[in-house]
Amino acid sequence: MANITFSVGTTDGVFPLFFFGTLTSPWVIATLVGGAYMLSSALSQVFSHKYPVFGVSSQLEPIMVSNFRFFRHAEDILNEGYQTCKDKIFQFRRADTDMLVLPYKYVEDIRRLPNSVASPTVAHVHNLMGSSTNMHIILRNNLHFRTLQLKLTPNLNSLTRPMQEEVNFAVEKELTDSEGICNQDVLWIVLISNTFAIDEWVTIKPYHTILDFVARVSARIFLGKPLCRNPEWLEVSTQFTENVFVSLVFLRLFPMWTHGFLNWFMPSSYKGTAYVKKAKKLLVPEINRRRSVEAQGHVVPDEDKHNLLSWMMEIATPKEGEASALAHLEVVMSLASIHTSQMNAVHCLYDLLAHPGYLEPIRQEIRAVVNEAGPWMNWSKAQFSKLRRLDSFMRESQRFNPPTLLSMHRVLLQNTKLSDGTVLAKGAHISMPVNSIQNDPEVTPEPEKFDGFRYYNLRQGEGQGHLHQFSTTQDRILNFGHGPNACPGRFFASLEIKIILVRLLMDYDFKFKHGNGRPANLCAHEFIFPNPDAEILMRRRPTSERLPLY
Ligand code: HEM
Repeated sequence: MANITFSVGTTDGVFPLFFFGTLTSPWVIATLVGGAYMLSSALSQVFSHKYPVFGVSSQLEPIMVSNFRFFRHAEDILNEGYQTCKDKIFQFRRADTDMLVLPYKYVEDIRRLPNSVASPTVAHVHNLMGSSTNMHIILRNNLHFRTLQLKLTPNLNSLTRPMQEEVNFAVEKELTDSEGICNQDVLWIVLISNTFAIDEWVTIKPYHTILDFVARVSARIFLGKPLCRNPEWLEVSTQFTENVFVSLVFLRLFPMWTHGFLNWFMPSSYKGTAYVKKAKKLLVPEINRRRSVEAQGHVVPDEDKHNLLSWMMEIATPKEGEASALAHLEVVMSLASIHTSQMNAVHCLYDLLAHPGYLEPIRQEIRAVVNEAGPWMNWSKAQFSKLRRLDSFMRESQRFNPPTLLSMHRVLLQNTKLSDGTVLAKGAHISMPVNSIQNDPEVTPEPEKFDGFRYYNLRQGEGQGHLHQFSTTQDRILNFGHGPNACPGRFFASLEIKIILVRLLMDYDFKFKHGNGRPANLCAHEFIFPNPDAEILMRRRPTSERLPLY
């Protein structure tokens, strides 16, 4: 290999400045680059140490190492920081930012800050690597947020029936034929009998089965019929998110400046972009069709009016209403809604199997509503609100398995003074350690105990009936955030999960395979996922015990 010579020209010819003998050029370059990286990493650590740092072994540790430790051990690092600092701010190092983690005494401060001072959207885009994952569109405006708050949530009552219809359709489609069921014996039974096959125990992967249910129900509400049953849309709405998370989990391992380059080599990045294009190809003609029906003064069918897409079209300003931007937003909404709700429902199912004593009281509660209100398809949103035990179980399951260990992310757009005089610098990325807070014995007594009816019992207290619900945010229960920026889809999520679980729990029995216990969750960075490959057994219940539908 060639020796390296740095030289300057002189009147005498070439004058060698350095001669590295046997050193080869790649080694020298690597050493220089590595040295510069270590030095800048160490300097940035020294200068950014205003708050105690957790998850680093020494001040001089390269960021990449601390970052990888957070990727593997986020929960331990955040718990250690929270328990050590409790009432004070601490930080941890990620390759993309030094994240400040605030104690819950600041929740009120944060919820009151206007978005022009502390932006949740900038923080979400940063956290989800928006420019590499097509999520940056939400920076353009808040149409997605407004549509959920002003249209979807107030209309939940009229959306209940379409959601139930879609669950019925999913049961027919997914659980009474071979699709979605990973057992060859079932396929065989279906082929010979063409009838309900799962009166015997069959194997399912709940992650996939429930993902399919949630995607179908969400699509019905996001797009209306018949587009909601379009297989291409169902693929886009589920696979876009999966690819975003693959990109995100991978990119987060490396410094920001490498992302543009790494993007070129990540199939998940190409796929994510391809799904956005596919969504535009499907939805732009539909948006134009709906606009032209209206422009021509034709009667718009209800199905075309009462869905998220039409509501977005209705309330968008002319600048916001460009068809391809609306299509892109629909994909982003799918990311915000489908996997979050699906994961919650899967965790509930696993927790019910792990704590089977809760199942019968929950079924009793469902039967009581049937006795009072009649068959399932007579139910409105109010009937689902009566399922207080199920609601409590969902909240406890979420406490044990939050989708993320951090919430209330904000990026500060200016220096910000908190109520006790603490000043946070412009540009800081702040968040709340939601999991550590809700597992603090001062917040949740005996936090290590899974008490499925914990919140049900709390709601029995005087004046507490409307509190402690799955969708209620509180200053120390932050899985949906808290305040004006709290998740605008949480009421929809609560109803959707209940509708799916009621039908599944009444019509099917479930059990772990071969005496297996609850499948362990998968953790990457601050995210927690149910194991996507875990299998359980499922069997249809006798007709007399199933939910009367009509
Ligand atoms: C169990 C399910 C869900 C969980 C745990 C969840 C959690 C969250 C959290 C923690 C936030 C951030 C709040 C903050 O910044 O303080 C958020 C924001 C949001 N969520 Fe949800 N969510 C869920 C379901 C949904 C659903 C079903 C939808 C849509 C129908 C939705 C749409 C959104 C949107 C649009 C935002 C705001 C993004 C922005 O600020 O631009 N979420 N959600």
